[in-house]
Amino acid sequence: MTGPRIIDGKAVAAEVRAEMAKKVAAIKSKHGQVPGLAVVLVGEDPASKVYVRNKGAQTVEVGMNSIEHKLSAETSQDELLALVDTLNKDPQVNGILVQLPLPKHIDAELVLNTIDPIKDVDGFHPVNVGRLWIGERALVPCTPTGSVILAKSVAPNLSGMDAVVVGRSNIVGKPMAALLLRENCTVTIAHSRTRDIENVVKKADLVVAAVGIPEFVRGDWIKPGAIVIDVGINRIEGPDGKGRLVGDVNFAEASKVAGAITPVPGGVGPMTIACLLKNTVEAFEMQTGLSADA
Ligand SMILES: NC(=O)C1=CN([C@@H]2O[C@H](COP(=O)(O)OP(=O)(O)OC[C@H]3O[C@@H](n4cnc5c(N)ncnc54)[C@H](OP(=O)(O)O)[C@@H]3O)[C@@H](O)[C@H]2O)C=CC1
Ligand SMILES: Nc1nc(=O)c2c([nH]1)NC[C@@H]1CN(c3ccc(C(=O)N[C@@H](CCC(=O)O)C(=O)O)cc3)C=[N+]21
Ligand SMILES: [Mg+2]
Repeated sequence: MTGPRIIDGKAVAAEVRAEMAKKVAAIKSKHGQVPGLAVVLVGEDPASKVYVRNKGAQTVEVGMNSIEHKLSAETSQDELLALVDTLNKDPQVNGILVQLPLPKHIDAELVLNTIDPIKDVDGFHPVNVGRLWIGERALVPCTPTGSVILAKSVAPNLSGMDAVVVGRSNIVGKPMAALLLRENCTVTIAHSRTRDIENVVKKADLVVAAVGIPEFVRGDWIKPGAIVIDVGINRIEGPDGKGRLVGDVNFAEASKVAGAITPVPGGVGPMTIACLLKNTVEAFEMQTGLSADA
């Protein structure tokens, strides 16, 4: 018997970035402009700092402008809203990402709703959420977009599959369900109130885990041969006392049963950043009417 296919998110993400680098170069030579991405970080969350650093480095690597705003944890809501407003008006800024979570004294929903939808490269603004669900051109959340690309890298046609998304957050679970519906899957969304969740998951040809609990999905919940996309990023302490990253799926167990599975790290995470760059190029094209081809 052959083992499961380990889906290499790092490699697929590198392909997406290479494609973006080509597009950005073409835009630059044709139009003399490059897309710009602004990332706003409030506070000192160490994990957020790592992501923001990675985003900035990869933005520059594909030839785009990276604008980083690092604000103290004491920044007021009004100051943050004023910054978003400035970025909304800045023609050099095509994409705006405000890193979550925000400090408790700031109303995250209000901040996200203040980002101009055409610059909302996270796809979190209600206008983009609505457009996604009704099938209009939208900026679509990066993690679900990356997850679909990874699933299609092993099964190009997802049509008719039973898909189960575990988790119903606005940033992962719900947009994931919308994208899988668009791929013609039969979609079930499971969450903390779902009864008999293991048997719900067991029916799935495609499982997406976005729960936030380390190794929550067990091997015996997986239908043999299923595709498993693990969105979870959990830092836990290993037996050696060192920090280690695990997903929301028990990889050791599930990889014995699945047909294909994403690892953590090296699965969905790198795709999230690659899709952010893709959205920034798309936002630039929508805002300027310019493109790589014309
Ligand atoms: N790879 C990447 O790029 C990204 C990774 N992540 C990771 O993905 C994971 C999910 O993130 P996010 O969506 O923001 O998390 P949230 O905490 O916002 O949502 C978690 C969801 O899981 C559900 N849930 C919690 N406990 C259970 C349970 N016991 N049984 C079934 N469902 C449960 C919750 O249900 P209910 O609604 O009922 O409370 C909720 O819908 C995290 O590990 C996060 O770090 C997130 C973003 C990007
Ligand atoms: N407005 C906003 N948009 C986001 O998209 C957003 C956010 N806020 N807040 C936090 C989450 C989390 N997130 C990740 C991005 C990259 C990796 C990533 O690159 N992971 C690598 C390595 C991670 C590591 O080594 O620490 C991997 O899984 O291989 C992970 C997680 C984006 N998020
Ligand atoms: Mg959350």
